[in-house]
Amino acid sequence: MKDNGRILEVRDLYKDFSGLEVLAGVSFQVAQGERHAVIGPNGAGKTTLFNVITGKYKPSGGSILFQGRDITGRPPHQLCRMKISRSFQITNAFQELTVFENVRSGVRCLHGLRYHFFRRVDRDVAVNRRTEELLHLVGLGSVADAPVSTLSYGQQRALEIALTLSTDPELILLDEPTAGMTREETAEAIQLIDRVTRGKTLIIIEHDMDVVFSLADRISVLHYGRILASDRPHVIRDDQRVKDAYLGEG
Ligand SMILES: Nc1ncnc2c1ncn2[C@@H]1O[C@H](COP(=O)(O)OP(=O)(O)OP(=O)(O)O)[C@@H](O)[C@H]1O
Repeated sequence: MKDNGRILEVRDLYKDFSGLEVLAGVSFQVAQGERHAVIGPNGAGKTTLFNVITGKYKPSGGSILFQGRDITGRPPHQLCRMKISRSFQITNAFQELTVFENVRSGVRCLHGLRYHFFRRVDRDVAVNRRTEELLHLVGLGSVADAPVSTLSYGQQRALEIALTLSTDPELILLDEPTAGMTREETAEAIQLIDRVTRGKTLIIIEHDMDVVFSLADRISVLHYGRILASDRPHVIRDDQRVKDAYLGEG
């Protein structure tokens, strides 16, 4: 299944919006089990890249291979079944439902597909057990019965991560998971992401360089819709082109 240890290969990807070329030939690879950060200035095309990889938008050119299979242009629900999952903004969660109910709906979706031959009661037990496991994993066990609307900001972002994990993905894409967090919340989020992505492959878009350099095994720098450099963190840190374009001398 694996293509020389690669789980994802993006080849010469293009995307334009009514003539505005946002991705202009993006190529990079992600190895199985790697934590890969995508960094770059505002408007560089990072979220668009995620949207194309996860099927929200079709690219105008190029291809995407997941575990050696061409997934270019496939819709999100197919990619979800193939074990690719991206973070949802918390606005996608049902605010009046409890934390438990939200995560259970994601888990149920997966179990409905996988355990359709089980008796309903057995399936419900399995779904509830998995939901509890996920809530404990992300540290939300104590607020399982609270409505989402009552959670703190940090807890809402942890719920986002639980929802992303609810489909049991192999490849996890997180878009700025620490945006808007305090220093303490960010430090906790780094530990959480580290813990929950063990044994999986992670691609993360992040502006906070503490998060990037704490988590990433490799970093790709997106600049004007192209990959300026893709390498290990210490190489990226010393790359003069990257310093000029994004990191600065600091
Ligand atoms: N659906 C869309 N329609 C038109 N233009 C879009 C659309 N989505 C993104 N863009 C444009 O594409 C460019 C890149 O946006 P994108 O959100 O991918 O950048 P980014 O690197 O994620 O930026 P940031 O770091 O600020 O989140 C921007 O100029 C944006 O306005």
